[in-house]
Amino acid sequence: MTALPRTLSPLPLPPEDSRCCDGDLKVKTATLFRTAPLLLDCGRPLSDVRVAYHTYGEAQEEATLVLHALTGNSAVHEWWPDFLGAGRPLDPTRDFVVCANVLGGCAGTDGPAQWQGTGLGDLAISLRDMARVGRALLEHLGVRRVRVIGASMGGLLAYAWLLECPDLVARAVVIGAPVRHSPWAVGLNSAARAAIRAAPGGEGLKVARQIAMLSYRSPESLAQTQAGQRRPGVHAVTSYLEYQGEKLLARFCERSYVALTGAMDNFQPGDAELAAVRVPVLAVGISSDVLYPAAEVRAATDALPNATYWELSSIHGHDAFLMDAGELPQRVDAFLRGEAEFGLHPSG
Ligand SMILES: CC(=O)SCCNC(=O)CCNC(=O)[C@H](O)C(C)(C)COP(=O)(O)OP(=O)(O)OC[C@H]1O[C@@H](n2cnc3c(N)ncnc32)[C@H](O)[C@@H]1OP(=O)(O)O
Ligand SMILES: N[C@@H](CCO)C(=O)O
Repeated sequence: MTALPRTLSPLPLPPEDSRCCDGDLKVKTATLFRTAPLLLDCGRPLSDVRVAYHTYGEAQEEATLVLHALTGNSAVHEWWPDFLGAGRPLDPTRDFVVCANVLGGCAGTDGPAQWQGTGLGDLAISLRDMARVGRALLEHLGVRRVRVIGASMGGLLAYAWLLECPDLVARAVVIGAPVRHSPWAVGLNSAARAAIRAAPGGEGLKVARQIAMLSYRSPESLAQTQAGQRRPGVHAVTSYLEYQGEKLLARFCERSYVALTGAMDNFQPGDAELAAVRVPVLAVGISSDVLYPAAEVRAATDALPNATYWELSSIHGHDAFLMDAGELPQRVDAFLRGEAEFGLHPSG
């Protein structure tokens, strides 16, 4: 695959060993809800919830909370190096940065793999449940106020935080996510879950990832990166999708996939709840996103009283926030710092 173009180098790269400065990049765990259970939106109680998380920087009462995407994890230093490090929006020399694997995930926090055989079965969880777990983690860490930043599922989760814990959130950055899951996005997830149900044990998850990958790229991106063949007689994009399916199967759990996509699909806040959110929000659309089209992301400025919009221009689709971030780190940094002028897109 050809290297992705970076139209703008975000910031001068600091020396490798200063990118994360607490010197401890190991995952930590906490067991929460020991004395009183978490009451899930589905009505079931959940006790002794184990949560895996990373922190970067010195502990402070004010933190930046990073909310990861569907198949992400708490190791921000592994998947968002453009955003984490000295001089970047998540700067451990200045900020206390926290990221936890979500409830229902499979990267250290309790999820369907732990609930199997316990009588809890395949619990239905919601994004608001995830926010409640996050609140308990912040209490555990002594954090009283957060700036939240999330992309994709993490962006939907940021909206859930604004609805569930508005008292804790000072400002929020939502990248490549709408205020509620659209029929189009629910449809894609429904097809993915149908594949898992039709072929449990691995093959279905691979097909689910192939479907999802098409929504994370764009026609122009695939034309640029996947034209022709890598193996004789096989379209490059076909082997690319097959490989991406294999890669996900090696690191993800099909039950978590079902649980988390269900939580995304059921996130359907009403207009009145959204209109009551007073916290400043930066909503970032991605020009070529076919999963959550930029216009849908921009609709946050109509739904919320204090939202601002900026658009990342990239041909690489939804995953551009990971692969082709361009100026996004600087824009996010300015917004998180509360700078009045953070350089709005002309359409913003
Ligand atoms: C805010 C958040 O929470 S984000 C959470 C972060 N998410 C994650 O960390 C998990 C999700 N990760 C991802 O989605 C991906 O890793 C991304 C988006 C970051 C990048 O995707 P990648 O798979 O690394 O890149 P890309 O799509 O360019 O594919 C490259 C791989 O496909 C292979 N490939 C490329 N073309 C082909 C082809 N035609 N046939 C077969 N293989 C191919 C490459 O050799 C490369 O293989 P490698 O991964 O073994 O090096
Ligand atoms: N590609 C990222 C974002 C998808 O929402 C992931 O797999 O988590």
